[in-house]
Amino acid sequence: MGFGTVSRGGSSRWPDQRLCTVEMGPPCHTSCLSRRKSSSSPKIKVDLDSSTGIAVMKFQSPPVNSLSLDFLTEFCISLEKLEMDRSCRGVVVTSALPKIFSAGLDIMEMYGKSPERCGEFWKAVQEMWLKLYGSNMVTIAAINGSSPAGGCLMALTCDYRIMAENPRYGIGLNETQLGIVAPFWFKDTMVNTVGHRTTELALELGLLYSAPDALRLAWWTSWCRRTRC
Ligand SMILES: CCCCCCCCCCCC/C=C/CC(=O)SCCNC(=O)CCNC(=O)[C@H](O)C(C)(C)COP(=O)(O)OP(=O)(O)OC[C@H]1O[C@@H](n2cnc3c(N)ncnc32)[C@H](O)[C@@H]1OP(=O)(O)O
Repeated sequence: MGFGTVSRGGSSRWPDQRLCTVEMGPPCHTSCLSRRKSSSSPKIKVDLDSSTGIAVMKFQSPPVNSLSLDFLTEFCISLEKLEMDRSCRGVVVTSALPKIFSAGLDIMEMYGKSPERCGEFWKAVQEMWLKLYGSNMVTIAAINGSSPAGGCLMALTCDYRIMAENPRYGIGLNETQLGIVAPFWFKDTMVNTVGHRTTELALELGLLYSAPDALRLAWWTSWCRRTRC
């Protein structure tokens, strides 16, 4: 499947290159509650605070938030709903599971499935990328756990990234280590963030980075010391 032109931003909801302050804690006051809209699908929970215009999308698909067809479909529907809500200006994607942001594409979707199912799955992966990359909202990945391969793609597709520091958490396009080649648009998304040379090295070796190493290579907008964002 080819790609059309992707518009990125371009609406008044997009603050050009400004850093975002993201309130990720519980509501500060009970009066805030009335301005919160929540929705939950089996694999993704969304909380939108209309007073700030910030939505938090939490992945809750144990054991590892793998990107299955169901997960990707729910993700696209949730993002579309937020996109249509004019009170929503930004969305934070993060994980409700301990230690894992997302394990990437669901391996079981790529094994022993019919060509039709494979096509549907691959289209959903591309759809996720197109919707996230082309979003008019400010998109932020709060990476509170490991994020290999497709999980890393999702984070790289956001406008900003914040990662929790924990030596056990790694992020990167490590497909080479798995004996597969990262699709060219995975690679391009990484090039956009960290440049050609770093991407070349990272993909050749299938590297997974810790938060401080990734920060050094300009992956991040920010990082935090708390293990849970
Ligand atoms: C064929 C379809 C498409 C056709 C056209 C396209 C053709 C091109 C295809 C090429 C695709 C190229 C792109 C690939 C991008 C990807 O994302 S590939 C997936 C890469 N991800 C991984 O390899 C992650 C592997 N997992 C881990 O490293 C670890 O599990 C973890 C660090 C995420 C977590 O570690 P830990 O906490 O120790 O948990 P585990 O015990 O390892 O795992 C728990 C549980 O989860 C299962 N699991 C892990 N990862 C995945 C996954 N990606 N998909 C599905 N399931 C996963 C793991 O098996 C365990 O299950 P059990 O408890 O044993 O049942």
